[in-house]
Amino acid sequence: MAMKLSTLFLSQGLSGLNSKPYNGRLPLSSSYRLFPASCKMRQRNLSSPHKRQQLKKASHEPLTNGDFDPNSDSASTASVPILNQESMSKDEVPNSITTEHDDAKDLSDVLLLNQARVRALEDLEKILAEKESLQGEINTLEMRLAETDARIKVATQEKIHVELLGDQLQQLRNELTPKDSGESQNNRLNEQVSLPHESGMTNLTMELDSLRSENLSLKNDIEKLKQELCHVKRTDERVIMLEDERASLESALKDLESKLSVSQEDVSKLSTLKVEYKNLVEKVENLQVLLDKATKQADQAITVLQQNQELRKKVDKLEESLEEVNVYKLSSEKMQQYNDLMQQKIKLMEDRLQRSDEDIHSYVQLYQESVQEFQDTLNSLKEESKKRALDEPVDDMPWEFWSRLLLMVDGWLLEKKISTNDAKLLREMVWKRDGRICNAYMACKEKNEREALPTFLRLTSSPTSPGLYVIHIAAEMAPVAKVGGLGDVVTGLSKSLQKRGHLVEIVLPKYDCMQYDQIRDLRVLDTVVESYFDGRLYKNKVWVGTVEGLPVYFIEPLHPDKFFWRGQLYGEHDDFKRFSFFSRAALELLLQAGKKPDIIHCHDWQTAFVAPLYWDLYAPKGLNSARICFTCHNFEYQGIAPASELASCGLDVDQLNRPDRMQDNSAHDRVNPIKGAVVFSNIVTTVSPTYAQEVRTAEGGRGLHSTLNFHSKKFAGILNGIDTDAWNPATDDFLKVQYSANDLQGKAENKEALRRMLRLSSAGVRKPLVGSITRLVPQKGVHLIRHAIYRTLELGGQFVLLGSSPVPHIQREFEGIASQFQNHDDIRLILKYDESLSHSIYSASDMFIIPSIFEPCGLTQMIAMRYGSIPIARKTGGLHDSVFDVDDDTIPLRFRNGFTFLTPDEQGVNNALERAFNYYRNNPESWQQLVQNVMTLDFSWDSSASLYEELYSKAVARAKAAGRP
Ligand SMILES: Nc1ncnc2c1ncn2[C@@H]1O[C@H](COP(=O)(O)OP(=O)(O)O)[C@@H](O)[C@H]1O
Repeated sequence: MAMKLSTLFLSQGLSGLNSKPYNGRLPLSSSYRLFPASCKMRQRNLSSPHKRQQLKKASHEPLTNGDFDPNSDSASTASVPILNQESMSKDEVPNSITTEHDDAKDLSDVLLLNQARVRALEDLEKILAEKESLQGEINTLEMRLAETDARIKVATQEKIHVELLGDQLQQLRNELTPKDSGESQNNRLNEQVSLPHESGMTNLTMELDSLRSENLSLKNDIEKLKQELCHVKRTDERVIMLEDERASLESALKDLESKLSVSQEDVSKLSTLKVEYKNLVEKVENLQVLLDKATKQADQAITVLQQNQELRKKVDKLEESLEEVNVYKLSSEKMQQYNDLMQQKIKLMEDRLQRSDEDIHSYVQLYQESVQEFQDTLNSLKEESKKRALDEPVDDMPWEFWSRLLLMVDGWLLEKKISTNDAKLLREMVWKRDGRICNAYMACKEKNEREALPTFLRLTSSPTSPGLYVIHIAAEMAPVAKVGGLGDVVTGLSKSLQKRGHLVEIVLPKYDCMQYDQIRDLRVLDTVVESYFDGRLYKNKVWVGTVEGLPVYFIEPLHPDKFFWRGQLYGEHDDFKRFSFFSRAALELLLQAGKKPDIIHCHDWQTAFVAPLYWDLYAPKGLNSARICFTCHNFEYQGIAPASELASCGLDVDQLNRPDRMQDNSAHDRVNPIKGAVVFSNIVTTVSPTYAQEVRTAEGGRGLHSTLNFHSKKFAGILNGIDTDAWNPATDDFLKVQYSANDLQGKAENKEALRRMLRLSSAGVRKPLVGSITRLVPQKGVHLIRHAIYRTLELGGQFVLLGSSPVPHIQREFEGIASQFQNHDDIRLILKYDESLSHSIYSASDMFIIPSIFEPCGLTQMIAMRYGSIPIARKTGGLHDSVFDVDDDTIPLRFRNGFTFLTPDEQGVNNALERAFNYYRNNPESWQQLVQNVMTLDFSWDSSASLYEELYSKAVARAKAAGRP
């Protein structure tokens, strides 16, 4: 019976489980801990393995529909690629191009969702297991209850039986009671009958009691079971809740999927935009080709023009001879014939001249038309893109970017670095996602806060003050007319000032030996400027063109001495005459063009005449809006000449050859153009702070220290920058392979390419290559350069020198060394000026040596660093301000960038060179880190240009305050 009941209960328990079959839907929940970990039923095991398998199978089913597998460890990761492909939806910005940031957000949403699903599935499994074991326990208890019931029934029947026996006994007693005499017998009989009956009763009562107590405990158990059943009920309710949650998560997933499809549409829109952009680029390229063609035609026109001129000369000569012929004409019949012949020839020539004139005209017209066409299209493209950039908010930056910007602006306001008004304007720009503030941020990304602030503040400055009008008058400008650093500075500083919103123009001599292919739209103006020299007026042709995006005026003097028709920039016997002429002609041009610059900036002794000429002659004539800034790039070259020579350009010798004006400090009959510029300029600068200190000492000042000390208030040293657009290994077209700090493989390839090109040995990739690019003049420490060549060889490195010397004996000496190493595996000397090769050497070399005796600024160390070549430099002037020794503990680690030495002798060179070689060989990883560091240092013109800007603005403000024009 008991067995049957237990079987019955067991089957009921299982069918109870079966009555709620698992339907294959996976409940999801965000609350993962539905059951306490201490749930006691977990220990008991009455679950059916078969059922569990069924459950598992059911829970796997959705996987086959491409859903998520909670049992797989790799489930979450396995789903990632699928999500990556599809998770481009963007729920925040409908109808706009999805950003990577949104993609990442969606991706993380879906991942979270999936993780929640996995956890919910795990919980569900646990719940089901708990439910099963609970069910099992109920079954056991029900079985026990049934057994107890059966036993109670038996006991009850036995009790009834005993009671019956009791009644019969009582009856027997009653029958025996009437006979008193027989009482004792009765009692004995009673004792005999009741003894077995009494003991049976006691047993029964005890059994009954035990059954009662068992019954009670069973009741308690039943009570407990009821409570647990309640638990199960609640669990079921939770399961239902989980299912609901799962349904809602599924609908969220669907939502995300629909958003994903929207974003995919956006992506397709983006690719259409890209195609449009490509088309535009192609158009611009076509226009470029058109322009190149037109330029070629113009070149042809110029050639024809030159031929024309030659023809004209021939015609002139013929005319001269015709005149001569005319003298003899009357006396000779033959002569008459000859004359006729000549006339015919002249006619012929004139016809040809006429034709070529027409040709030129049509070429020029064609050229001008195509230039115009190009300009128009370019302008409209620029306008269009400008409009787009300014009007439309920048959509392709993540919100995080704008928020960061906003916080940055707020930070500046709170730290009192900007005014409330500026902060308000900047905040508004961020709010509108204005392209200008985005550009400003991009431009300042790698700058520190002090450098970045002026860029942002310029955005808020009033549009009524667009900037300063600066005109440079100089003898050099890179890359068209460059001998050394001066050319780089004029271009680099001008470009940077232009970028900062100033109007910058440059006036240069029109040398015959310029890099004409670097000038765009060169044309001669249909006018001449007459300027005074040596007691009369000379005509000057004025050419205009753009160089590196800067407007440049080229002055071509029509002087019989052909001042700039010499095949070189400097080094002529009449340099004083040439450049004093040019200085005056340049000011004449500004005057006649009615220009009103704020600043006229002249450079070095060649254009130092501008300062006294301006104040003595041109300000009185009306060219009086400007302050004069003079920069001396090297005090070694002062252009000293006999005082009388000053008169040629119209300056008053008596007035100027005085100790407080232009008179040279060591020769009273000579004038010093540099001294004149120091005296007559409003601002005087040189090219590094250390050099500015050095030239104020007797050893460094080259005779001008007293003048500089006297004018120290207007004298400052500003470290030059480099043109980081022109000197950029990531975009440099001269390089075989472009590269950057993050990808140095290209640098290694350039090294290999240079070795091949110069026929150097390629054995040993880790053989250090030392470079040197320099004018070979005593200032540069030529004897130390020579020593470094031999020492490098001894140390097992390679050495490449690119340089030339204006000093004949130095040039000869180096030619000797060059031929000594002509076919050497590790040494090569190239004794010429070669811009393209210089780029290759900067990129290929591991180290770069600059052992200067003095160095006003020096650009090569900065260029070398930009190309990942570690400088080995003597601590002097600008080198002292830009190269900091790797082993110098007084310098913060992040600023250390090279190897330096103080004493300009062989020992100094040896020490620095050996330390560099050891570092390179023994710490390749640190070396690579050093290379990457120096490549990211900021040597751009930005900070230096802002210092110039400051000096300019102060000078202009002072003039305004003093009521000057
Ligand atoms: N032989 C050469 N070929 C090409 N570029 C050269 C040569 N010599 C010097 N340069 C370039 O001239 C500039 C030198 O500037 P800098 O270091 O200031 O010296 P400096 O102005 O005294 O000559 C650098 O741009 C350097 O690359």
